[in-house]
This record gives sequence, C-alpha cells and structure tokens, in this order.
Amino acid sequence: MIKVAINGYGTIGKRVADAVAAQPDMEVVGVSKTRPSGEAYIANERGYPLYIADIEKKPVFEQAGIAVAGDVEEMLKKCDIVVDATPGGVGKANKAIYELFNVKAIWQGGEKHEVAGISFNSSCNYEDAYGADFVRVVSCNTTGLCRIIHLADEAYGVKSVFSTMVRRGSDPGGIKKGPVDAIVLNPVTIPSHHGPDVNTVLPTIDIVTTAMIVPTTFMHMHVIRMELAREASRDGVLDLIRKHPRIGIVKGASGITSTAELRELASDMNRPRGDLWESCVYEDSVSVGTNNELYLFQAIHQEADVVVENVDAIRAMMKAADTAEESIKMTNEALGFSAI
Ligand SMILES: NC(=O)C1=CN([C@@H]2O[C@H](COP(=O)(O)OP(=O)(O)OC[C@H]3O[C@@H](n4cnc5c(N)ncnc54)[C@H](O)[C@@H]3O)[C@@H](O)[C@H]2O)C=CC1
Ligand SMILES: O=C(OP(=O)(O)O)[C@H](O)COP(=O)(O)O
Repeated sequence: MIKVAINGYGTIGKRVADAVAAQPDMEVVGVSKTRPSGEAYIANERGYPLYIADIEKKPVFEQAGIAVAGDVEEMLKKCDIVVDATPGGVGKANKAIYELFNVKAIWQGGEKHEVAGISFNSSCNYEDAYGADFVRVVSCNTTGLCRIIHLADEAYGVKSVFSTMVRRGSDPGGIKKGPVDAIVLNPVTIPSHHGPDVNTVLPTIDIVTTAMIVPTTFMHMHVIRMELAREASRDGVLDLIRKHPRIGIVKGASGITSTAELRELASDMNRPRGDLWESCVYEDSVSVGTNNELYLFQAIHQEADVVVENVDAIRAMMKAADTAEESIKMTNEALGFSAI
C-alpha cells in the first residue's frame, strides 16, 4: 500500500484524501490543518489521523473536541508521498521539509512550475512523472485545457489555440472572495497564466488565453477555438471525446445549457459532494469551421477535476502503474466514475 499524507485539508485536500482512501493500492496516513474547522471534525470522523502545522495549537483543537495525532513532521515520517494542498504560494516553503524527511511531494496549480520542475496531467504526460520525486498538478483550468487540446492534437494536430476562461468568483464554501456584482478582467493583461501554464505540460502548443471572473461559485466556463492541421468533422471530434475517460459530453437532448443544471445533474447522480471530475463539453457547441477550426464550450468543476489527476500523479511517481491508461482506469473504477 502506498502511504499518502495530505498537507492542507481544505477544498482540494479533503477531496484528494477521500479519493486516495477509495483506491485499492493507497492509504491515507494523515491529513493536516492549521486551525479547528468543520473539516477537522470530518477528518476525525473519517478516521484520517489529523496533524497540525503548529503543535502549540494542540490544546485549542482538543478543547474543540478534535483529536490531534501530532505535528506535520510526525505525519511526514509516516508517509511515502505527500500531497501539498496548502493555499497557493504557501506550498513552496514546504519543499525543504519534504526533502529533509525524504518524501516525494505533489504540489497544486497555485504554485509555480519551478517548485517541482515537472507539471502534470495524466492524459498528457504521465511518463514525465514516472518515478519522479517532485511533481506539480496544474490548476483546474489548465487541467481542462490540457485534456481537450492534447486530444485534438493527437488526432488532428493543433496549429494554434485561443481560449477565454470565465472563472467562478469563489468556491461555494468561500466567504472572503468576490466579485458580488461585477465582471472582473482577471488578469486585464493578455495572456492570462493559463496559456503559458499549458505549455509547462504541452510545450509545443501555440496558445493564447484570456480570463475574467464572474459572480458564481460552481464551475468555470471555457470558450475554445483551435486551429487544426488536418481535416476534422464534428462527429469525429465528438467520437474522440466520448472515448476519453476524463472528458464528458453534456448531451444536447438533455436541454442543459448552464453550470447550474450541471450541478443539479451531479447531485442527482449521487456524485460525492456533487463533484464533476470530468471536463464537461457541451455537445451542441462542438462545431468545425470551413478552415478546420474547432469551436466548443466546456465547463470545469474547479474543486474536482484536479483530484483524479493527483491520484494518478501518486501512481506515476511511485511507479505503481506503468501507463496512464492503467492508472486512469484504476482511479476511475475505484471512484465509480465514468464520464457523463
Ligand atoms: N479551490 C480550487 O478551485 C482549486 C485550487 N487549486 C489549488 O489547490 C491549492 C489548494 O487550494 P484550496 O484547496 O482551494 O485551498 P483551501 O484554502 O481551501 O485549503 C487549504 C488548506 O490548507 C491549510 N493550510 C494553510 N496553511 C497551511 C500550512 N502552513 N500547513 C498545513 N496546512 C495549511 C488550510 O487550513 C486549509 O485547510 C492551491 O494551490 C490552489 O491554487 C487547484 C485547483 C482548483
Ligand atoms: O486553479 C484554479 O483556477 P485557475 O486555473 O484559473 O488558476 C482554481 O479555481 C483556484 O482559483 P483561485 O486562485 O481563484 O482560487
């Protein structure tokens, strides 16, 4: 069994913990928090040993009725690999301690590529992470872009990409972020970080991205245009998407034209936390122009799509599955996940 620790049990960390716990070849040996919270009670309830960043706060946790197993250093002694899901920018400072305790580490998209030197998406570059000590799973939007661009590139060759990300303002549980009543160009400069970030996984893709934030909490929406090198058809593209284990199709016949209806669908499917681990391509949006330009809309559940990628990154780094296909299949099956 691969012993996995999760440093930072928040939006991403708690989901990664549950996904790891569901895998037949992995176990959660600990999760960490900085202060008592609803999530800390749940960690106790699920039987994940709870470690804390600052051991001096142990009495505060215990007074709140939350059992503490030790500090983060204790947790690192028990694991083979740590998933760092601390807030963006915090994780890089943890590298020294991971090196000290000789554990492999995975960071999230809020950190820069340089922290690990390998940026990861299982459908694109599983082999780059095979046996590696340090890997970064790219951000939720970048994950969604990488999946679809790589698929199109393998089949048709991608000459260039232009995409606009309409980003959610805050996660549903967030109370500190906005906007409440604005469309914020974020960033106002072009390109946004997503294009260069795609190039950390797919270095040869010619891509420009723009991004804005809107007052919604569930999912980002991508508007994508790709110029293809070889002749493509709408049906051909839809067939490829149907076969992809991490890209789903929002059927035109379902009448779903929004993120809100997708949230309802995920809940009705009894997905844990209503999570959509797959990118959700709107069938009726998929169009091919006369010069082989591919157009589509896809929705990305920001809290979920990177979770399955973290599980595959663990397997690649631990050499527990030789190919991406093998790992993706194991991950999806353990979660009872097949793309919509
Ligand atoms: N929320 C999202 O939509 C997505 C986030 N990401 C990335 O995932 C990473 C984590 O983001 P979230 O889960 O949203 O953050 P979050 O704020 O929900 O959770 C972070 C957790 O880390 C804990 N923490 C803070 N400092 C710590 C420390 N020094 N040691 C141990 N734990 C500490 C906090 O208590 C909290 O539980 C970031 O790099 C972010 O950019 C990636 C994809 C999507
Ligand atoms: O990785 C994300 O977005 P990104 O791909 O736009 O960087 C997550 O939605 C976190 O974004 P946030 O930095 O607005 O919390």
